[in-house]
Amino acid sequence: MKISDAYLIVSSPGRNFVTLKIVTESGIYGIGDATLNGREMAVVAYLEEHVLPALIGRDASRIEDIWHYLYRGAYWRRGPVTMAAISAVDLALWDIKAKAADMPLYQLLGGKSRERVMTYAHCTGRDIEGCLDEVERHIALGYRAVRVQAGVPGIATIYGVAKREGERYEPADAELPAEHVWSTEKYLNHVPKLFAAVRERFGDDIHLLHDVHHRLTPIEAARLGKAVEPYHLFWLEDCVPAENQESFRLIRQHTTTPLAVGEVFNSIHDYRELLENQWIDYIRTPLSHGGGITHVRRIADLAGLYHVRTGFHGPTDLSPVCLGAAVHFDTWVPNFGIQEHMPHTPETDAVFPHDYRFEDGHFLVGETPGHGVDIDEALAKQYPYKRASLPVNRLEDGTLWHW
Ligand SMILES: O=C(O)[C@H](O)[C@@H](O)[C@H](O)[C@H](O)CO
Ligand SMILES: [Mg+2]
Repeated sequence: MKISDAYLIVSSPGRNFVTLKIVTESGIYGIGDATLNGREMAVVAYLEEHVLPALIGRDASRIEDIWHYLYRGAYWRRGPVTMAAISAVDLALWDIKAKAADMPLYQLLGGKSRERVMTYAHCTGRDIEGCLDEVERHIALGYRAVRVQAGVPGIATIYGVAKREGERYEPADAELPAEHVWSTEKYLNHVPKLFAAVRERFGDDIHLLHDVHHRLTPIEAARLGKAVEPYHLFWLEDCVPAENQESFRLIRQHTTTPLAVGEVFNSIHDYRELLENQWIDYIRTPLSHGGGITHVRRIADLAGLYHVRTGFHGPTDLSPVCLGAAVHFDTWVPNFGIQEHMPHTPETDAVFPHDYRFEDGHFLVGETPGHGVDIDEALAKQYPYKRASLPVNRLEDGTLWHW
């Protein structure tokens, strides 16, 4: 099964996506997601200049060998751009292998470990009341788990909260980075009130999640984890920047609130101390950033040794290709926890026909051979790329802070 062609489709049906198509001499093709939000064209250059020409003529069935060729062979290992490029190739090759075997991808991975995949939705409000309304709406849609984020009095724009009620939240919202202002003190005083209100109105059964988006120091994260313990969160996500894995030792000493980390990680090495010391509870790296199925399943296996489960990143800036492959992975992986779900726009869904289904708060995997997601190339061409950037964040005195 020699690779005869490999090319990218860059399209912006509401937001930018980079999609890789690998075609084999047999006519079977595979699709991979190469989207790195706000840095899309860096991955395009990496793939077009350094990867795609080297794929032509290779045997598409040698997924493992091609992975190491791209990882070890580059000499410059790891990093989000390199790993997003490798991920796209890997996802496309697994798609090809499953199509050639005439099997849905989850079968090739080892078959079903569960019937359906629990998801969590984003509930955001300008204030606590607005957020509670969103929780009510999502419970009515069938969700068993919701991530709650609300505006904080005294902070004008806050991460994860849509600019206007009822609108979608979009991180890459300007051509050049917008500037936000952040106050840790105001935030820390407010968040426990939000969770108290949610539990009081909706009771104990709904799973509650929260994303701190890397904004605290370890001791502040420890304080927040303790403060929300009475509301028994499913997880507290990215409570500190995680380059220094050792930070989690301190947080863990102080709180039983479960911790999720890793949407910006791209390698098993980013996790090693966190897992071996049992400092975290959920891994977040998506298939399209963590080296594809070949590498992320190694991370999931290592995590499993320490009772750590998966909770893959699933915002709208990962394409339906990544989400579709994730639904197969989630259906198979023994230590599954939850899958993030931010619904794509109808324009995006039309560009990427797919067979995964959402029902009653869960994803159901499809039976189409491969990962079950395709791209309508003619339609994709109607949505040209537009530069879009994630914001930056400053403290009230102007210091550039973590976003
Ligand atoms: O947990 C999440 O879903 C994330 O934090 C996203 O909202 C990211 O900010 C976004 O994917 C950046 O591109
Ligand atoms: Mg996050």
